[in-house]
Amino acid sequence: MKTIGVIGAGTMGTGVAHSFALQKYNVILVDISKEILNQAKKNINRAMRFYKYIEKTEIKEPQEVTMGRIQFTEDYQSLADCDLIIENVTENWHVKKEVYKKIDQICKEECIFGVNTSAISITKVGALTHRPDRVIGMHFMNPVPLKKMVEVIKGYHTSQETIITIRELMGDIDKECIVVNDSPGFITNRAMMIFINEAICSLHEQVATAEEIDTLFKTCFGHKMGPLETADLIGIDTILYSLETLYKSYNDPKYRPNILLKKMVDANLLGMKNGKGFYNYV
Ligand SMILES: NC(=O)c1ccc[n+]([C@@H]2O[C@H](COP(=O)([O-])OP(=O)(O)OC[C@H]3O[C@@H](n4cnc5c(N)ncnc54)[C@H](O)[C@@H]3O)[C@@H](O)[C@H]2O)c1
Repeated sequence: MKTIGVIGAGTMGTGVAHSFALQKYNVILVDISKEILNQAKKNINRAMRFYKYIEKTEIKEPQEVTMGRIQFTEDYQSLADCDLIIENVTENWHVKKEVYKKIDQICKEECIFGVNTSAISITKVGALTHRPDRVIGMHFMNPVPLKKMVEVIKGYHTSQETIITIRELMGDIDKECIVVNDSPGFITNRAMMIFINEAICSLHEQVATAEEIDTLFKTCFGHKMGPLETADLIGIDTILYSLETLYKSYNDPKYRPNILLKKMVDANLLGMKNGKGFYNYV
């Protein structure tokens, strides 16, 4: 594989593009507007400087060379010759659905579609395409350049050949993967979304402050980040959409999103990505 198409240039798409470019892959990064793509370019540049500074990733070439491997575009047609597409658009079924219908027409037959989602069924995404055997879940962790593990999800029709290709590719960009069967939220988010939601319920009921809740998780359980800090890192909107998907998928009230979460999304308090969530970042 030489050229990877990455759709969605938000929190995850920029991290995925960054990780592949570091390992000398050409990347075509697609989003819906020039403004978003310009911001994405700034974010990747800043992240490269920062990760180099904290020496978590080894950068063996001038940054402009790495950046030069990423093409920023609004044009889906430029994905036609890609061998793999990793889709990272908003966690919304209607948005994702339109993207898959489009790329299924544009991309060559052998192209694999990697679905980066928090909770949506990979089998359901595969059913939108004429290539369900080449549709696979690639649940990257945030921040992508720093997190080694990728939760890879086998949809009902995902072929063994696709799994082997993705395993090899992940090894090539210095990532490890664990392959799990398809189930909404997979392993990680099926459990994590519940404890984040319960932490938000506790905050909403004024059982404790955000700082106290997070400190308890860090000191008692050894978590690097508390649930509310994690929610801010992921994006408050992504947490809400994931819980809504889990709630619908399992028909189980244990996934019902807390009202405070909805209110925060209505108030555009989305966490780190726009400067304010449970904490302030400006
Ligand atoms: N944030 C996390 O920690 C995290 C972790 C793992 C997986 N995910 C999943 O990854 C996906 C992306 O999440 P994110 O946090 O990067 O979201 P985000 O909101 O930061 O970015 C989403 C991007 O998709 C773009 N987009 C929307 N519609 C599009 C379209 N039709 N074509 C091209 N681009 C489009 C938006 O403009 C935006 O830039 C979601 O499905 C999410 O559940 C997120």
